[in-house]
Amino acid sequence: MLDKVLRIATRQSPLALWQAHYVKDRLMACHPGLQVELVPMVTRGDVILDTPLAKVGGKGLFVKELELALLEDRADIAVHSMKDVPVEFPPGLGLTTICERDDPRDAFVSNHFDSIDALPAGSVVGTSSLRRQCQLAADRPDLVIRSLRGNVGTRLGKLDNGDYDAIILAVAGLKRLGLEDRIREALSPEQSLPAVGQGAVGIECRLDDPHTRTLLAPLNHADTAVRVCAERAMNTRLEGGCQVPIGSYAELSHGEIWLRALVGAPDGSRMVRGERRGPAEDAKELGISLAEELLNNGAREILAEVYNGEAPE
Ligand SMILES: NCc1[nH]cc(CCC(=O)O)c1CC(=O)O
Repeated sequence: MLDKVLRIATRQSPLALWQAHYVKDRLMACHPGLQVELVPMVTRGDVILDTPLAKVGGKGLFVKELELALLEDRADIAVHSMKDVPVEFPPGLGLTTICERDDPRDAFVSNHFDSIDALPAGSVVGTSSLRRQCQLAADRPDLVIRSLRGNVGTRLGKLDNGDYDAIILAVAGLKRLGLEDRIREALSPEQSLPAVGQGAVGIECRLDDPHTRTLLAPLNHADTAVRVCAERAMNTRLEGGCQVPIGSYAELSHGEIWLRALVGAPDGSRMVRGERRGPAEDAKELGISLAEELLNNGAREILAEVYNGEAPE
């Protein structure tokens, strides 16, 4: 069975390529003799660069082309940042494997200031993530938050040009690209609750491909999978797309999950928070019940405003 080449569909951003190579190296280490090849692709998300993601149809833009390659048997697996994976999969495809999570926190990056607290009033901070924007604006309404898109390198370039006083990125992405020294301050979950799945790499494949699924099995990290399951269940129950600031972050210790979540208005003027603790086996139920609590505590109204009255029940 090892004579068959395993093909990885990947985007071509440096971060996506790092993740694809990471999975390739791990697969080859687990299965000596296995041949693995990268199938680089361009997605619509890579082409539409100037418009905030929330306005052009969201994160799905980055995965559709990869999924088509799987369905048409031009590739066997697709590697994703879990943060960018939509809640639903096309029939026949599924996310079978979640690798061990890296640092899930957001990072404060600046050439002149050591921390958010050190920013003077009126400083310009770049981020296009509504979740980051909402939490930053709630904490520091005196800052000016401006949109910032492009891959990690492009964003750092815009900071270095002087377009911004500081920007917020993910710690994990900077580490993967060898840019950890750009981090001035890693933001605690209290300061900036991470996005669903942030810091974890997931692998999607055809569900009716037992050969590939067997090869992937040793890459699955059970603790990470439980945490991301709770986070995603919360997000799925909210029916929160990427037009709403949503944070969802689970920790796991001695078999017990601690799930925290928030839903906010983009300008930070309102924020609904909640948390749940419970056994790992109940990851999904914890996520769902926390989402319901948030909906009843004001998240329903926030979602309704963003989606013109079509809020979840
Ligand atoms: N939205 C782009 C994206 N998708 C995943 C990461 C970082 C790595 C990760 O969270 O796994 C990033 C960059 C960023 O947010 O700074």
